Amino acid sequence: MGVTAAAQGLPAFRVGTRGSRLALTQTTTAARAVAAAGGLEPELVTIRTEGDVLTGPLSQMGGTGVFATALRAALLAGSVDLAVHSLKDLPTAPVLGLEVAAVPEREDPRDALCARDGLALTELPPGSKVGTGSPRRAAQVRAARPDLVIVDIRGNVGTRLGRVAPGDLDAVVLAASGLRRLGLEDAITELIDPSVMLPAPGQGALALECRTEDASGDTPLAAGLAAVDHLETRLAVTAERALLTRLEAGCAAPVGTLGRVQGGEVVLDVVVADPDGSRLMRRSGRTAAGDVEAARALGIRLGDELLADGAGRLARLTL
Ligand SMILES: NCc1[nH]cc(CCC(=O)O)c1CC(=O)O
Repeated sequence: MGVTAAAQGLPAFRVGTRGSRLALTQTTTAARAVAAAGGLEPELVTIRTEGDVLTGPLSQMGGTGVFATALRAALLAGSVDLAVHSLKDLPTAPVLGLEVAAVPEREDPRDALCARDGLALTELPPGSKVGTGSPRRAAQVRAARPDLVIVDIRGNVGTRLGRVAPGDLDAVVLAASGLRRLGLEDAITELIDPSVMLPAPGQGALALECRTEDASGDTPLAAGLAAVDHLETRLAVTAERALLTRLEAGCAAPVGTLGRVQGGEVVLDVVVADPDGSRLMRRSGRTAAGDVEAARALGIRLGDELLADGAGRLARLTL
C-alpha cells in the first residue's frame, strides 16, 4: 500500500493492526475506506498483542482488553495514527487521549453454527460435542440443548473451525462476521437466530480509534473517519456497550445483547446467563432513535432492571 503514497503524493497515515488473518483483513478494508474518503494513503503496522501470545483459556486471561492494549499504547506513543479493533474486544472504559472516532456499518452480528454434515443446532444428536471458549455461547447452547456436551476451545477462527472433524468436535460456534470476512461462510450450517443466541455486545462491528486531537477538525483523517461512521450501528452498539458497562461485565461474561434501529426506535434485547444455561434472564427495551445519549440511557436502564433482579452476580462471573 505504501508505494503509491509517494507516487501520488497523498499524505500517509499509519494504521495499527493485530497480526491475525482476521485482523489484517478487517483492518485493510477499514483503512482503505477511510483513506479513499479522506484522500490518504494507509500504511499498515502489525502489532503483537498479549492476546496473540498467550495460549491459556481466554476466559482466564487477566480480564478485558488483551487484544486492544498494545494497539492503544501504539496510538498514545504516536507510532500509529489509527487502530482498527473488533468492537467486541474493546474494553468499555474510556482511555484519556483516545477516541472511537468511527464505527462503520456493522456486518451480520449473529453467531454461526459450523457443524458436521450440514447440521443445525436442533439436529445435532444427543451427546454431540460443541466447541466454544465463550461462556456466553456455552450458556445459550446449554439452554437450547442441555443434552449436548460443551468443549472449551480457543485459537484463531481457522484453528477452531479445523476442530470440526471425525473423532474431535461435531460443531463449533463462531461469529458469522469473522467467518464472512475471511471468506469462510461456506462452513456455516446455521445462522443462529438471536431469539436462541444473542451475540456479544458489539459483535460484527469495528471500532476505529484515534487520538482525540485527530478525531475532529479540518484534516483528511477526520474527514475520512466521519465519512465511514454509520449512525444506526453507532446507536445500536452504544446501547449494547452501556448495558455491559452497567453490569460491570467483561468480554468473557455470559451476557448477550443485540441493539438495532427499527421503525425510528433503538431496540435492545439482552440475556444474562447462568454459565450452566439453567437460568437465562431476558430483558428488552426501546427508545426513540435520536442521539447516542438516548441509546446509552436505554442500555443503562435495562442494566439497572437486570441488576435489580439479581443479574450482577451472574454478569461478573467469568467462567
Ligand atoms: N473473540 C474473538 C473475535 N473477536 C472478533 C471476532 C470476529 C467477530 C466480530 O467482528 O465481532 C472474533 C471471532 C469470533 O468471535 O468468532
